[in-house]
Amino acid sequence: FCQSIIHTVFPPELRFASVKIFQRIFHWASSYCYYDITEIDGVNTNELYNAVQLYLSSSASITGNRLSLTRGLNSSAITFGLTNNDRLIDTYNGVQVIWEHVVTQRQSQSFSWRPLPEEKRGFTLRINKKNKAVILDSYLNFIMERANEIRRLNQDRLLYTNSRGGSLDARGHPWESVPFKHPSTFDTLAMDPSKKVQIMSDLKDFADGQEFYRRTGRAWKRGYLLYGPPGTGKSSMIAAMANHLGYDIYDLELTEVHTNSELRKLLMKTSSKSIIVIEDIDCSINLTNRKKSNNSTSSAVRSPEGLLTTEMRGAAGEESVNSITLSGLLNFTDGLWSCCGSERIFVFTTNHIEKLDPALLRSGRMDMHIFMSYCSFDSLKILFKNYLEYDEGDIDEDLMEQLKQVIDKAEMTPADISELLIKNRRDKERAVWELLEALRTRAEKKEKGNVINEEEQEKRALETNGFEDDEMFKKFGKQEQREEEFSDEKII
Ligand SMILES: Nc1ncnc2c1ncn2[C@@H]1O[C@H](COP(=O)(O)OP(=O)(O)OP(=O)(O)O)[C@@H](O)[C@H]1O
Ligand SMILES: [Mg+2]
Repeated sequence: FCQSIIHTVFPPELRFASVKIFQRIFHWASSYCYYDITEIDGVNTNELYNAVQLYLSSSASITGNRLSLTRGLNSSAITFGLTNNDRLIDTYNGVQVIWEHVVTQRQSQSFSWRPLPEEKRGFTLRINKKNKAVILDSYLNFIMERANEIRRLNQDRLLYTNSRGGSLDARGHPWESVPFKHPSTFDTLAMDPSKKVQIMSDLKDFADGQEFYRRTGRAWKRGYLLYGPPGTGKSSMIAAMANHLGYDIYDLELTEVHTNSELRKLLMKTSSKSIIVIEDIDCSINLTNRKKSNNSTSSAVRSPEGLLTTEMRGAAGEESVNSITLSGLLNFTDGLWSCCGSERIFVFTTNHIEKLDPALLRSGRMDMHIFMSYCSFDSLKILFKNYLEYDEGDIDEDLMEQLKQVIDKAEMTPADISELLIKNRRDKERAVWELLEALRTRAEKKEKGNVINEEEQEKRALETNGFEDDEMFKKFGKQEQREEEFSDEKII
């Protein structure tokens, strides 16, 4: 109204100045002050916007009259939110504040480094001037804390992936996310119970250790290396960790990342209370190149820059060389940048720990090395409970004894045993008997394989007059045995 009066009364050259003066008078006379919290702050996503949205979605469900309801793809929860340009009253410490969700169309851009969303979204907080000091600091901190809590309590964890490489989406995120629904828990995980207790208490110490990490001057992060043959539960363990702690997972696909700085950017965009995973780390990085560069570099540990180069074969079969270096990866896990957030867990998995560089394995980077072994007798009992709902004592003692005798010799993975049990889960007795049969056959094959290997080694030793390195024979024998194992697994 005032603006239209100004337009008619004042000549064009005075209009701008008069609008400014009127605005000042209005703000001075008004008993309220206003704060805008925009979704995108310059080029980055505004964390406070997300927190306010989450916080209001919990109170909006109770008090709002007109709400927008959303349910994400695959999500189990319905989220309440303010509709466009709608308001909500919130009370904090007896003080009333008003939130408004403001959505406006963005003017079309002639040129931009990256596309921005078509809508400009933001929240406006209106508070009484006299409550300004009381409310601002503590209320906004309270909102941030509440939002974190809601996120943690919310059963839907998020699984992030960097399938676009390091490039950003319209909202400035390099990560894409989906709800994380893996049902694996420490209860369902088949492994040595004492190891399980050790890992769980380590995780608990970590999660409760804010004061400890602050006092000792250590970054609040921890690294776990999970290693062992395929199908022994490494990925299941990561899911169990995330479910146990209520953390999100960032699954980092190293082959999609091209440079160290891209890697750093990805790290900067991860949130606190999260698990950053690199699966099959030995496969993500070409270790053969390391040897080449090794020759040209005097010390591997002192000057690791350029030691590792990741090679990626393009769809056309061309080779494009990625420039992620071991140094980049080491800094990712333990450099200054790794501390840009807090309460973060790094988990690397591999089938071949011997292929990894010792610098990567040292404490501070990988604090705990967890060997995921073939199925043991204790693990088998957990699988029986999971798949057949058998408790201890439900299976005949004699049968259990026979299983116990053969399980370690058979070297079968929990994944293989699970498959057998799933197949026969409607006929539980048959499931156990078939498993015993399979374990026996497998143990026999292993034993035979070992005898053949030993005979072969002796024969070769005679042929080479014992000059050849014993280790070479062991390796050779083992390799053949591995190949046999794989072909065997396919048959099962
Ligand atoms: N220790 C285990 N406890 C319970 N289930 C397991 C375990 N190990 C394997 N499984 C079952 O086998 C399947 C494959 O396991 P998982 O993907 O965790 O193996 P992995 O060690 O990550 O294998 P890879 O090295 O090939 O990635 C899972 O779906 C899970 O059901
Ligand atoms: Mg896996």
